[in-house]
Amino acid sequence: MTQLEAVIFDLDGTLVDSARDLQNAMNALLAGEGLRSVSLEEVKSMIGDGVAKLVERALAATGGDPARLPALVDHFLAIYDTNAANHTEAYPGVLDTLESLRRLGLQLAVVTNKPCSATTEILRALGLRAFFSAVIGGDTLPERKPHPAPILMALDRLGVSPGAALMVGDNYHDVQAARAAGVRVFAVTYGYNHKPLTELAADQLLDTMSDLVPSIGIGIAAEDLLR
Ligand SMILES: O=C(O)COP(=O)(O)O
Ligand SMILES: [Mg+2]
Repeated sequence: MTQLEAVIFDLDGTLVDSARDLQNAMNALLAGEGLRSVSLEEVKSMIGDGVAKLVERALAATGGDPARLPALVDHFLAIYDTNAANHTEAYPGVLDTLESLRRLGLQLAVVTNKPCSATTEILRALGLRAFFSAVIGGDTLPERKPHPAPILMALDRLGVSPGAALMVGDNYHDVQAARAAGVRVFAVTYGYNHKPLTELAADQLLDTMSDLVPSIGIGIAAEDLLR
C-alpha cells in the first residue's frame, strides 16, 4: 500500500460551517432586489458549487430575474468578502485533527469551490491558515470540482502523487473530483451533501472529523504512518 503523504480537505461543510455568513450575505443581496429571504436550510442545500451557482439557486428559489445573475454574483462577492468570517466556525475536532496530521508528518491542502479571498479570510480568522501548504479556490483555475484539476494542482504544489493522498469532503463533487484525480476519498456525514450518503460512494464515511485520524490508522497504511 502506498504510504499516505497528504490530506486534501474541502472547506465548506467539511472544515467549517459557513452557512450562517453565506445566508446573511445572500439575504442582504436578496433584500436589495426586493426578494424574500432564504432560510438556513435552504442555503445549506445551495452551497458547494461556487458562488455563481449559489446566487443562481437563490434567485431561482425566490423568483429573481436570471438576467441579473452576473451583476448579482459580483454584488454578492462584494458583500460576502468582508463578512465571510463573522459567524463561521470550524467543526468539532477540526483543530485537533489538523494538529495530529501535521504531527504525523502529513502535508495538508484545501481545495474548495469558494473564491480564494473569502477562503483565505476564513482560514486566517479561525487560525487555520498555517496548517496548509496549498490552498486552491474556486477561482484559482477555470475548472472547479467535480473536475479533478484543482486537486491535481494542489498535489503538484505539494509534490505528492495521487496514490499517496486522501481527499476529505462533504459533497458528491468532492468524491467525483477525487476519483477522477485518482485520490482516495472520505466523506463527512455532517456537511452540506445534496445526495443521500449511500450514493456518495466514498471509501469511508466520517460522522465527526475526530474519526479521521483513527480511520487513517486502521484503514490506510497504518504501519507506514506509525513507523
Ligand atoms: O460552494 C462553495 O462556494 C464552496 O464549497 P466547498 O468549500 O464545499 O467546495
Ligand atoms: Mg463542501
